[in-house]
Amino acid sequence: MSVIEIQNLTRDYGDGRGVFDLSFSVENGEVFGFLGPNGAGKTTTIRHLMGFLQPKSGTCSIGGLDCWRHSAAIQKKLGYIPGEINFFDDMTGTDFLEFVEKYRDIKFHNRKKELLDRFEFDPRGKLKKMSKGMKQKAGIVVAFMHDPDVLILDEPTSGLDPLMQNRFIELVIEEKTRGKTILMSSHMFEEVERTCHRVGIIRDGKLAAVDSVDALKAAQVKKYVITFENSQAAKNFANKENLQTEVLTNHRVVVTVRNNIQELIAVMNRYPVANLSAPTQSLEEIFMQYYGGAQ
Ligand SMILES: Nc1ncnc2c1ncn2[C@@H]1O[C@H](COP(=O)(O)OP(=O)(O)OP(=O)(O)O)[C@@H](O)[C@H]1O
Repeated sequence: MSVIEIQNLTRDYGDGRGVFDLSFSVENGEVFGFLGPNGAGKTTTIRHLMGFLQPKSGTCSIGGLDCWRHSAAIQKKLGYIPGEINFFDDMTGTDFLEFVEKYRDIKFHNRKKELLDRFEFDPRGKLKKMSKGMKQKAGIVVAFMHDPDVLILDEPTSGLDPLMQNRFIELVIEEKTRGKTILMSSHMFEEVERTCHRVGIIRDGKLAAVDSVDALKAAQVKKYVITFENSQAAKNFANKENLQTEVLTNHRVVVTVRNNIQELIAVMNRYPVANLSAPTQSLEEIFMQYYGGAQ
């Protein structure tokens, strides 16, 4: 059963910007990654789901309720992390959390405490004095503290350090196990790979693909940087072996691997290798490979 439904959503800002005839759905208990480069239309889509924008054409619904007509009811129940967090800056974090608790009619505070501990967030300072990362933590606590069944998260880890990013991923995995329905926009492939069942890729406001994470991973091309002990070895490796290579410096070669990792290991065994690294590919690089040329 679909919980989040977007059908033929269009909002044209001119010059090819906006979202165009977008349709996809997120099933009950599904974690759905919403990916795309800057300006692709992720936030615009999410703002329609939150009922902040009225569709020019098409419809959005959550739990069977139209997102525009029933925005107040939806916003009260849902967990939401906005892409850009702008709080009432004069409040302290503590005041703000209490304000939201009243709005949501939250009677028990265990979950809030657990989230504050988990993210090592001390809410006592003024929001306006908080760093981007701290505001992000406040946003996470607000989104999860009423234990919502549906969560919409717009780049939820932006501004968090790697330790906290990891804690966030663990939280999403727990919520996934508990059957929550989550739509999460992201630039981070690792975050999506570890948490999502399916992924929708948006490009220029249009849905380029919807696929399972496994299918996306299978199509991923990996690049390794090999540092050799001497330049002659690097040269021989790059010129003589039947692998897709590119020389970076005298000693370093990049090799592109599809399904032939065993072959690479066997070849490397014959060379004096000083170091091997696998630079993380940006999500954009991965889907440029995945959808190469298919504009
Ligand atoms: N109110 C607006 N008026 C005009 N253009 C807009 C408006 N809001 C967004 N846009 C444009 O629509 C496009 C999609 O923007 P959107 O914020 O949805 O992208 P995004 O995928 O969330 O990007 P990012 O990852 O950078 O947050 C961009 O080109 C943006 O400049």
